[in-house]
Amino acid sequence: MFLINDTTLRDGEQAAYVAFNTKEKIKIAQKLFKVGADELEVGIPAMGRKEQEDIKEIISLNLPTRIMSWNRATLKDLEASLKCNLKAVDLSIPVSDILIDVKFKGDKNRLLKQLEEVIIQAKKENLFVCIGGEDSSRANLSFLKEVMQLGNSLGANRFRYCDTVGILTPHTTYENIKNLVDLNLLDIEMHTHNDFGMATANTISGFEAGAKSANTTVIGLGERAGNASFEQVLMSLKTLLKKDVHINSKDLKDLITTVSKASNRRIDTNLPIIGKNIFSHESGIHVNAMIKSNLCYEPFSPIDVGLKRDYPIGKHSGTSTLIYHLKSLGIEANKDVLQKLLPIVRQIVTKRKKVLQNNELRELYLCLLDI
Ligand SMILES: CC(=O)SCCNC(=O)CCNC(=O)[C@H](O)C(C)(C)COP(=O)(O)OP(=O)(O)OC[C@H]1O[C@@H](n2cnc3c(N)ncnc32)[C@H](O)[C@@H]1OP(=O)(O)O
Ligand SMILES: O=C(O)CCC(=O)C(=O)O
Repeated sequence: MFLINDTTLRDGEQAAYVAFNTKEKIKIAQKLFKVGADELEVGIPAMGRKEQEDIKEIISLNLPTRIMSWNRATLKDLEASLKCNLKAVDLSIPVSDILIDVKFKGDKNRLLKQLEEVIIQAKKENLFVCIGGEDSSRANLSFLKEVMQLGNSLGANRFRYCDTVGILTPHTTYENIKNLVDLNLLDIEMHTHNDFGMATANTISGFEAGAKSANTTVIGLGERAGNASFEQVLMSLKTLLKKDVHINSKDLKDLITTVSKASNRRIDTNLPIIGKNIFSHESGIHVNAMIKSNLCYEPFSPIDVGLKRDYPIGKHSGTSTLIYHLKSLGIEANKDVLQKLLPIVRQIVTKRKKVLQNNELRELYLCLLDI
C-alpha cells in the first residue's frame, strides 16, 4: 500500500508569494480528499492563532483521513498542535551536519535529547508521530540510523526522508531508501524537492525501494522549485506502478483549478498530467499513427484526466492531419493538392505563429483545387 500524504496546505503554501485564506484551505482539503489523498498535512500550529483556527476548521470537516501538522521538534510547537486537537504530528529535526551546525551549533546530543523529549510527550498524548528528517539527503547514513533507532525505541510511527534541497537522482534515491528500509526500524515517507526537476521521479524511486508514503503538493507547489506533484505521483502510481488508484477526472480538474487560483499560479500548457496541450498532436508522423491507434503516442488516455485530444494544423503537420480535418468538414481531399498545400500551411503558421483553423484550411484547399 502506497499512501499519499499531501502537503499542499503546508509545504505548498510555503512557496514564495503564496498565501491561502481559510475558505481556500477548506476547499483544497475537501477536494484533495475527494481526488484520493490518503492523508493531509494542513499547516504549522506554531505560526499562531489564525493558523490554529484554520487547522481546527479543517479538522471539523471530519474527513475520514489522517490530518497532520508540521512542527519543529520542540515542546512549544507540540503544545500548539495539541491545542488544535490534532491526532498526528510531524516532528521535524535537522539531520545533516550543515543544518545541525546552524540550528544546533553542531550539538547532536542536544538534538537527540530534544527529539526524545518531544516524542515521549507526543506519544503520551497518543499521537501518530512522524519524525521529519530535514535534509536527510545530505545526512550521514549512520546518523539517520541513530535517529530512526531512537524513534523506533520511543514508539514513533514513521520517518520522513527529506531531500530538502532536491539534490537526489532516482538512482541515489533508490540506494538511500533501500538502505533505510533494510534497517527495518520505521516506515519511510518520501519528501522530495524539484530543484533539478526530479521530485516526482525521486518519489517514485523511493516507493520502488520500499517507502510506504510520500508527501506531494498539487501542481508541485512548494519551496523554491516546489515538491513532487500530487497529480504526477497519483497518475504514476496508477499507470506506471499499476496500483489500484481511482481518479475521478472531473474532481482532479476541480482541484487543480482551485489550487491554481488560490496560489495565483497559471498551469503551463505542457505541464505533465494536466497541461491543456499535452494531448495535442501536431507532428504528421504521430498523427498518421494516432489515427490508426491511440496507443501509439499517448501513455494514458486524456479521458483519465479530463482533457481532450486534438490534431492542430501546424508547421509539422503532414497530409494525414489535413485529410482528418477536411473529412470532418465533408471534403474527401485530393492527395496531390494536399502535397502542394503543406508548404503553404508551414509558411503561414511560421509567419503568424498560430495554427490554422478548419475553415482556413478549407478555404486554402478549395483555392488550390481551383487552380
Ligand atoms: C524545510 C522546511 O520546510 S521547514 C518548515 C519551514 N516553514 C516555515 O518556516 C513557515 C512558518 N514559519 C513561521 O511562521 C515562523 O518561522 C515560526 C513561527 C515557525 C518561527 O518564527 P520565529 O520564532 O520568529 O523564528 P524564526 O523563523 O526567525 O527562526 C526559526 C527558529 O527555529 C529554529 N529551528 C528551525 N528548525 C528547527 C527544528 N527542526 N527544531 C528546533 N528548532 C528549529 C531555528 O534555529 C530558529 O531558532 P533561533 O531563533 O534560535 O535562531
Ligand atoms: O521535516 C519535515 O517534515 C519536512 C521538512 C521539509 O519541508 C523539507 O525538508 O523540505
